Amino acid sequence: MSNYSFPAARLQRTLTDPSKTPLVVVACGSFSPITHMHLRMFEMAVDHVRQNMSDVYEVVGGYMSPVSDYYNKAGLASAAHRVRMCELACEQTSDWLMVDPWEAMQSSYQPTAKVLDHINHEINTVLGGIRTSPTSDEHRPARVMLLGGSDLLQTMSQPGVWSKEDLDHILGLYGIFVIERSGSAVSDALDPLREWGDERGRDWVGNIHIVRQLIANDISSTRIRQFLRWGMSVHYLLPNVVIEYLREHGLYREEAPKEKEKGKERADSSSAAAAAAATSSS
Ligand SMILES: Nc1ncnc2c1ncn2[C@@H]1O[C@H](COP(=O)(O)OP(=O)(O)OP(=O)(O)O)[C@@H](O)[C@H]1O
Ligand SMILES: O=C(O)c1ccc[n+]([C@@H]2O[C@H](COP(=O)([O-])O)[C@@H](O)[C@H]2O)c1
Repeated sequence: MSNYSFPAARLQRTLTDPSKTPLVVVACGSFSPITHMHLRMFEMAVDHVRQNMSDVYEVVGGYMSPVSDYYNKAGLASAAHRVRMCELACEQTSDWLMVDPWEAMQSSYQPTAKVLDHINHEINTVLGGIRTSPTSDEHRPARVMLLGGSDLLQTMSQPGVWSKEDLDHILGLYGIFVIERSGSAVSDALDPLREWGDERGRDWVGNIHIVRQLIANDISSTRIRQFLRWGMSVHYLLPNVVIEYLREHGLYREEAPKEKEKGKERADSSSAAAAAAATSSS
């Protein structure tokens, strides 16, 4: 890891309101490829903080952490490509979002709790926290919170996916912003967690902040990969700089072997490909 340095150039190092707790939002995922919705999730979290929690928090940073090549999921581009696409998207479309390549650079899969611990350590121990005002030397620890869709929250109550210890760590210590996503009802995702949280005497649900999608946006990376394989347009679904990168490197043109085996995807692809073929022949 000698070539690693924590990206902090866009981290707001001083609070604008000295009474607030600095807040850093972190999204973990495969980002294969990054879409407009991944970027928009952060804006939605900021709006949620401004509208509901502005008496407590000031958002000072936002990080994406792409998973490494050791994540067992079919059809992903290499971590190097995914990190670079996220970096290009953040550089070209945002003035505050950053990409932390630490997780992607590890030589084994890192659970999300470890990724949050890493970012927490870099900001609050290595950098010493966030300055409370330009005229003071006082520093305050930033609160780190996870950001994800309601499908991610849903996996948290699926047996065998997350360890109870990690859920306790993530939901108890850090907290999560959950962007509602069609197909993953928030109440279905919350109910089992509520039971488990109570069972252990912890208030997990108090640390789960639900963000409603007032304009529904159902972009998914799986769909983008399918469109690319079928030679369909992905314009206006992801930043142009990412589309350019995909073209340059010829990414997602072939179906990954494991993806071929997935029945659901085959069913989806045959109906959508038929629709695409019908459109192009009409
Ligand atoms: N359209 C969306 N609405 C809400 N959350 C989203 C949306 N797209 C992605 N997310 C969230 O962003 C995070 C990272 O996304 P991820 O890389 O898994 O994208 P994805 O589109 O779900 O990917 P894939 O289709 O490959 O599973 C996850 O927590 C996911 O729930
Ligand atoms: O830490 C865990 O136990 C854990 C269990 C399931 C999923 N995650 C993380 O959740 C993210 C899911 O991304 P994706 O693309 O598979 O939807 C990814 O960053 C995983 O590392 C993490």
